[in-house]
Amino acid sequence: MQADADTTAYETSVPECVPSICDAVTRTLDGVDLRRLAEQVPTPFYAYSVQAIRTRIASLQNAFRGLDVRICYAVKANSNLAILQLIAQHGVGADIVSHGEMQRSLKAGIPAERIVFSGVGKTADEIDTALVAGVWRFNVESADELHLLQRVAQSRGVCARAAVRINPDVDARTHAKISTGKAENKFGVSIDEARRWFAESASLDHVQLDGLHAHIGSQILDLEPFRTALQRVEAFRRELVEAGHPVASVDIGGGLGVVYRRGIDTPVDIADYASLVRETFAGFKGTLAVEPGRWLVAEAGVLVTRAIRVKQGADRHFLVVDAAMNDLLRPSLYEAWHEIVPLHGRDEANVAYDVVGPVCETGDTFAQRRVMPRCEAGDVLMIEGAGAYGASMGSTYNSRPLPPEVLLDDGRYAIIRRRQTLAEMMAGEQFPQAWHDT
Ligand SMILES: Cc1ncc(COP(=O)(O)O)c(C=O)c1O
Ligand SMILES: N[C@@H](CCCC[NH3+])C(=O)O
Repeated sequence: MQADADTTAYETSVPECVPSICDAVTRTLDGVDLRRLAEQVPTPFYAYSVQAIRTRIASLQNAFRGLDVRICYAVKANSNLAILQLIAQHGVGADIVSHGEMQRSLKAGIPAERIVFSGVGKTADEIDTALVAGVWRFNVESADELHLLQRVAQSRGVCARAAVRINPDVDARTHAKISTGKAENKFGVSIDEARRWFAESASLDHVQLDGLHAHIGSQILDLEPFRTALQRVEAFRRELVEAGHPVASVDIGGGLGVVYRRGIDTPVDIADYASLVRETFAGFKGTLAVEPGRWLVAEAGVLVTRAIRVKQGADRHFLVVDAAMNDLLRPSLYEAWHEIVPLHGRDEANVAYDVVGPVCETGDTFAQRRVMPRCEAGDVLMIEGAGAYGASMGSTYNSRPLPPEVLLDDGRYAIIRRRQTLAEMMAGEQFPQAWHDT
């Protein structure tokens, strides 16, 4: 294959000055040589740096030091039990959106009293099991859910702690599919509606409605939307207190963005974010909660893949790798950028590749016309920024088993999910045993 002489029309290569999470010379992540790892673990696989996650947790805890704040990790970002255990070991709680996420969190050692339950579609069964488990709070997203919570709590003879999820109608300036705080989004309720809930809360004798919650979206790279949303929440809190409704907790959600495109993405500085929270809620004497997902784990993880072949198209060089959209959906779903770094270490000329997987969809594309050193079959590459919403959004589409996940810590590795077997993938399916009339 010819190297492209002029790549200016193509996607730019990674600026040299911006370091990768993986050491550029040794190709190690958390002291583990990824190429050697790829000889021991079948590709594609996810690898996560314990050190990187610990550093993020510590940064967040430091930024909020002195405040009464509970960090509740958004489990959906990466729900592997080992990741949740790491989270639990640092005293971090969980933000869950399903019974499954609750079970995982409890199993990993996150105490129920550090769990908040969000989501627009909680069922009666989910509410019931969460009440029995004793979760800290329900972030309630509709009047119907509020009344369901009352009924379920009544039937259990308990009182449920609840916060109303406010939809502050703020544009988070992120991808439309992951924006959650605009009036047209399905999440939360307007301040007008929340005001009515508090006015009528005395009639709900099995719900203690004394919390506020807001989460305006994900991968937010700008402090201003947070400022606007939090100011609206705080103004409403003051109004409630004046009206005689004490507010014990304010949960400010997650949403902090990370670097996917090195040298281009400029995330909010965590100290600035914490200062904003301190200033906005300076007059609040209750408990704050924050629900970061992506920020804690995204940049700690890579998807390691191997080139299957190089294919020459009519006007494209296709680099076909063994990872696919079922393993990492973000590029297909959001046209998300992820850095792709060949780890072969050879001094090769640059080529503009369409990096594609084996799945039978044109959307199974990780990058188009991405400029990178020439690769050949068998080369190992890493796809960066894969620690959040990677494995947790995986599927078995095209009957591809779920990939392994590996934890890296100071030169050693541990398998935290082995590759799914074909038998496991087909488990639960059966040929019709009997036909039933409804
Ligand atoms: C209610 C809630 N909290 C927290 C999060 C975590 O978001 P992020 O991973 O962007 O921090 C989400 C997902 O956007 C969410 O829906
Ligand atoms: N899955 C999304 C984030 C969704 C956030 C959940 N509310 C992503 O990969 O960016």
